[in-house]
Amino acid sequence: MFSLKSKIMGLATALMVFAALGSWLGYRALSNDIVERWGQQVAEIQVRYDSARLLSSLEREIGLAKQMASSQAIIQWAQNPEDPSLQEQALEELETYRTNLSDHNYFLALLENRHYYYNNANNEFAGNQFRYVLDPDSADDAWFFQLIEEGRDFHLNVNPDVALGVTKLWIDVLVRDDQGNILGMVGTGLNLDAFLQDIVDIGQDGITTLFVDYNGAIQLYRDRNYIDFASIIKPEGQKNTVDRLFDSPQDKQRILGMLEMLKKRPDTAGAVESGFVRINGSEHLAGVAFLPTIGWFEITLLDLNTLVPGHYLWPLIVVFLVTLVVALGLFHYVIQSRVLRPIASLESAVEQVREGRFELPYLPKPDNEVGRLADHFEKMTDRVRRYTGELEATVAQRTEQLHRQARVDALTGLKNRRGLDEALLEVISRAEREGNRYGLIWLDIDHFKIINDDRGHQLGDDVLRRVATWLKASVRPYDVVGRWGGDEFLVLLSPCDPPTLEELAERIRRTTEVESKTTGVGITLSIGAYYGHPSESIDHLLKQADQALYKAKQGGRNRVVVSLGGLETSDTN
Ligand SMILES: Nc1nc2c(ncn2[C@@H]2O[C@H](COP(=O)(O)OP(=O)(O)OP(=O)(O)O)[C@@H](O)[C@H]2O)c(=O)[nH]1
Repeated sequence: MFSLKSKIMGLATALMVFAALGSWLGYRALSNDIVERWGQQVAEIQVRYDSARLLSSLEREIGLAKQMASSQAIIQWAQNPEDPSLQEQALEELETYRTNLSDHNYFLALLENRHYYYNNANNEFAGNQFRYVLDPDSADDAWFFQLIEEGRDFHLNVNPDVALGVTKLWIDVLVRDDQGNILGMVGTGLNLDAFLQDIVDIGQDGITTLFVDYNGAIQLYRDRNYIDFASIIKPEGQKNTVDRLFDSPQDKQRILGMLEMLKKRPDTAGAVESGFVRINGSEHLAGVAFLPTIGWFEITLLDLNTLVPGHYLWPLIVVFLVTLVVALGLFHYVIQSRVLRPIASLESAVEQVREGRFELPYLPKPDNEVGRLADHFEKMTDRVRRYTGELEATVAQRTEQLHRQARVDALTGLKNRRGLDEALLEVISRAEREGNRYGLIWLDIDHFKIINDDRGHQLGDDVLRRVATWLKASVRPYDVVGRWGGDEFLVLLSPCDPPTLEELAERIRRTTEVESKTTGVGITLSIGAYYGHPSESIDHLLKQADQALYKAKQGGRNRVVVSLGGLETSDTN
């Protein structure tokens, strides 16, 4: 069984943990909401920022590439590739562009003879810009034929140039004549490493930027292994699409869904979609924007574990634990001092009262139900203690009364027969102890029956009461006087000697005779007295006195017969 204290503390802890759990869940829901709103805004800002950076880097290059494509010198040469003067003019113009392009390189591919021209920042191929002939059967050259086939006027392509030994972000622009017929392709390549460093390796912890093409194939990403090089020539399904980054199929679907949605929306320029995704087990917020100028998507991934690390919660947890401990401590203190300790004191007080000990120890009385209960109990105990005391006193009084009544003759107030028996035992044992002798006087009213019969029972009672009074008056204070029954009385004299015994018996007889005459009812007494030995039994003693009385009656009444144990004296009136 658990104590009240452990139950209360257990319940309090459970309630606090329950409340804390509720608060925690509420906090989590709220903080997730805040993080989501905040993250969406950050993602949108980041997407716009990154897009702007990319576009600002590219726009000038794209503009120059488009100018090259519309250059009359180049168009004319593309129409007549074999014309050396047109070639000279065109290459001259291309060289002018090379100095203006940021990576100082260009390429020109002519459709008619599939000749590919190139010069780089080092002017390595000056006078020797013709590099090779594009081969429709070569995988390395497939990009050219694919773009021509698709007729896409502008295209960005991340592609290694095996022949030149470089990997670049290529800006490809179709060269067309006035009728729109495709004549070739011109463009420039940007150093991918420098570009990646500038745009996607921004070194912001927890923020990853990547660019994917119209089909979701990764084009710019800090991890080169994910970049879908030469994406243009790969069939669908073999491309390194962005969904490869995400853990769950749902996230993959969602991101691809976002791309589709942004493509369809008429206001896609500047629109941003965002949502939570998991990458390598950690939660990210992804923001996606479409860049119509280049036909790519920009995706920003915010790593929430890095941006909002778990240890941010530690102070909160510490505050919670400290609050919990302090709250439990306070609760324990209050419950202990205001409920449990008073109850424990009350319990031991109740136990004490149950055992009949009414003197209560100090009972703490807090200002609450327990305090009032202790107060009531204290008052109740006090009342019970008083009542019990009064009851005990009454019982003792009554017992004493009964005790006395059992030994006192109701009519005369003298000892009755039981009282006389006790007195006899006491006298005998004292005599034995002290070696004293004692005397026993047995007396009987002469012809008492006649008084009763002639003058009434009431008067008989009066006579009995008067005899009692005279007897008391005749003996010493320490002598015992009792009514044996009817009209017979006993007097015990201890210590005693024969002359005293005789003298007292005679005094009794005479007093009664003389005094009774003054009452109008004269009476006489017959008295037998016996001088007892310490070793004699009560029966023997009474028998001896009775015999002496009998002799006094026989002797004519109104006389005293004293037996000294063998010797006998008689006294007449
Ligand atoms: N009024 C009254 N009478 C009592 C009481 N107790 C006994 N008696 C009467 O006392 C009388 C005692 O008579 P006995 O002792 O037998 O004879 P007696 O008349 O005294 O004659 P002797 O003893 O032979 O002198 C009886 O009539 C009893 O009824 C009592 O308490 N009150």
